[in-house]
Amino acid sequence: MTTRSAPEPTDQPSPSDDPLARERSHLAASRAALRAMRADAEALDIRDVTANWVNAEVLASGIEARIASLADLAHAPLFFGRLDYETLGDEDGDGGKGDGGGDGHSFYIGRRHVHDADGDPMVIDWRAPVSQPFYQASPKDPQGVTLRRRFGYTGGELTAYEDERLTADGTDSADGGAGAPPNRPRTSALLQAEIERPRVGPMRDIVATIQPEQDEIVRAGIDGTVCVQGAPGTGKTAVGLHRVAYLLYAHRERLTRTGALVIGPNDSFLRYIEQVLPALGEVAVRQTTVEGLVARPDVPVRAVDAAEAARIKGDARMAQVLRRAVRSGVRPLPDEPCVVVRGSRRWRVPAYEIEELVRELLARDMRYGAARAALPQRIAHAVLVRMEQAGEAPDDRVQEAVARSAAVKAVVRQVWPAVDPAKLVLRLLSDAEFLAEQAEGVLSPQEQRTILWEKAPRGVKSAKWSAADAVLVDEAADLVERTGSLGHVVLDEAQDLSAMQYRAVGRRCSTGSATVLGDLAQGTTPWATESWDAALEHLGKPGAVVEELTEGFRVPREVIAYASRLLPAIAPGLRPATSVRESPGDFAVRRVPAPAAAVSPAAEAPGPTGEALDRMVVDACREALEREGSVGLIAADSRIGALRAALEAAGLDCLSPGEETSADARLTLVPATLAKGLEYDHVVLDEPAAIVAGEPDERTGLRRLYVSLTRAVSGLVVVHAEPLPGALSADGLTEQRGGRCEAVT
Ligand SMILES: Nc1ncnc2c1ncn2[C@@H]1O[C@H](COP(=O)(O)OP(=O)(O)OP(=O)(O)O)[C@@H](O)[C@H]1O
Repeated sequence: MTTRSAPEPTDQPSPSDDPLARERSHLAASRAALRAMRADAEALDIRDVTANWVNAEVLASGIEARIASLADLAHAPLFFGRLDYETLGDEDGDGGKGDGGGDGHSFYIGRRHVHDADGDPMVIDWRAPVSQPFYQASPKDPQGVTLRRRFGYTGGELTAYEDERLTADGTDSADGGAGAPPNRPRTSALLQAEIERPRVGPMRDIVATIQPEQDEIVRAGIDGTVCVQGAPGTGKTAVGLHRVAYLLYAHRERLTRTGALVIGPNDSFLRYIEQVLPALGEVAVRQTTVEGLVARPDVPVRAVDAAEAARIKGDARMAQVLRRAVRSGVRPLPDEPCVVVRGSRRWRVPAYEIEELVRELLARDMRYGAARAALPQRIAHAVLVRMEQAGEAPDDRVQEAVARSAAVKAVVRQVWPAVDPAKLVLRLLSDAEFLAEQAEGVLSPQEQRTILWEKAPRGVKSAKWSAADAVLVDEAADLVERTGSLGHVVLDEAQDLSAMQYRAVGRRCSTGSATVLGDLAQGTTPWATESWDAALEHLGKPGAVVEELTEGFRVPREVIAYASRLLPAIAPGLRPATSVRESPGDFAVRRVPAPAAAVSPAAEAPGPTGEALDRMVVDACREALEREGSVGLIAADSRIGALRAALEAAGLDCLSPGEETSADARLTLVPATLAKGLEYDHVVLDEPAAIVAGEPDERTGLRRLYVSLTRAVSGLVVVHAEPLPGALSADGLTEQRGGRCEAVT
């Protein structure tokens, strides 16, 4: 591996033989070509080609999107890599006149395709098949590539490149270093610099440094479900987002029609990831939470269930109860026969025959609403048979008219009443007798009592719906009318979903095209997923392949080792993640000096120990702010008020999770319940015991702590007054009261 850097970037590329100057010259030419492509798009005149104003609107918005996608973004270099092939295809088709390419061809790999005036490629989209060897080729399997070049940029200027020769002599090839997987060019300084780079602002794309095992998931076929189990920081979210971008490229037409969706755990997380897809040129992907997915105007969520009620409402058995409840209003045998009057004649379908039709529909695997819509046609058909038997020759229009007649409608209303999903769930949760009927043999009487509302609301609008109730309404709505399926769904932090939530997501990807990402050790809901097999079953995708990512890109070695002490208690079957970061990271555990009585974890830290704890936490934040990068102060939700006041008193401004960090505002105060999926360069972790105590049971508490401990990119300082949870204070950690007490491993 060889790395070359420029002495000083210049605006004007030198025409010399210097390889870096040639690369800069190709960059300048590519940027000019991109400008020309944009100018062409802007100059398009659609007046003569559009038949009407609707076509014109559609075309104009397509062109606008294309113009936007052709912007030359200062912070996103046009290309980040180059592949030189031995020999390939036509002699004119190359994108560069590479010095490393010998007689062969070079391709520049970037975020988007750029071509010159003749239509020849200057930069190839990273998602194109020809780009794949950039991520996958290795000395063992060069895939025809002789040389892989990575480019380094400083402030938008191309300032360095690094070569990796993949062919036989191997003199320059990266061997992956000791202990590295065979495919991993671990000695790439540019790759390592990207991984180690301090974080500020929202999540960024990793398009230049996707690793082979990640690339395989990103480019997996669109049909079918991929499930990824991965320890914290192994790139699950990044992989999921790049996969969407890849699928949109490879199946643009299909997904434009059917849509792609990303589901994340909360709004702060969505704000954190929202810029990744636009940076990859994809602006039309909806990103939402499960709550957002099932939201309906008639079911405003404004209540929180007790844990046990939420657990039962999220249990898959509720689907059975709802199925029964939806059909409970069907009364196959009508009171009267159906009598249809046509002109001077009356046609009579006896009640027992209607009963047969209804029972036949009930036995079919049809949505309630579809069966209800089919019933008038069945009754009309029975009338038409009678008409034919009487010598008439009715056509389709007669059948339609009979089906829409008042007599048929009245029978349908009686035997197969319309169901309003929200009203149905409201009745189920407020009418003990109705619930008992529908839950008989499915939920115990105790479970039924637990989910019943204490006071029956007056109506749907005034009911205090919870998030779990909204999922029940969503299930009921799907029993009535099939929910539309999207083209592809990426479900992140899946481990926290209840069975009923999995079902809600599953019906939005009923075609089976889904990416499920999660970590069983980070499950912090009372119903957290215990096994991916069970989750996939609820999702309606049993037997999907479960991949595992174990290489951590976020958390430094010492920190992940410390957090992994919790694994035996929280997810005994899982392997700890490794860290690919070279810097071991800063790590310290500091204890508030004795004496003083211990602070109550739930209290807002009054008393001398509480004040001392706050002071030490503030000091740790101040120290962290002296360094480069973002700072996250993570604490039990109950401690947030006290810590905000302490920071304010110390003159330190802080942001809330999801608010964008910047060079001027780098400190975020993060309630532990919102930390999932986020990351900060330096993390100060306040009072682990309080984080554990904030959850209903110890295992969930330790999992919440595991999530909080694994948010750090460069350094972690744990500050505590209470004893550390037993699972953490394992052997190998020495503590000194009051001092800077370092972890010893
Ligand atoms: N191949 C890569 N090159 C550079 N950075 C990477 C790579 N893969 C992941 N990262 C970075 O590592 C960090 C963690 O990634 P990500 O948030 O996707 O992990 P995760 O597995 O979803 O973590 P968690 O389980 O904590 O939510 C991010 O900053 C991401 O950009």
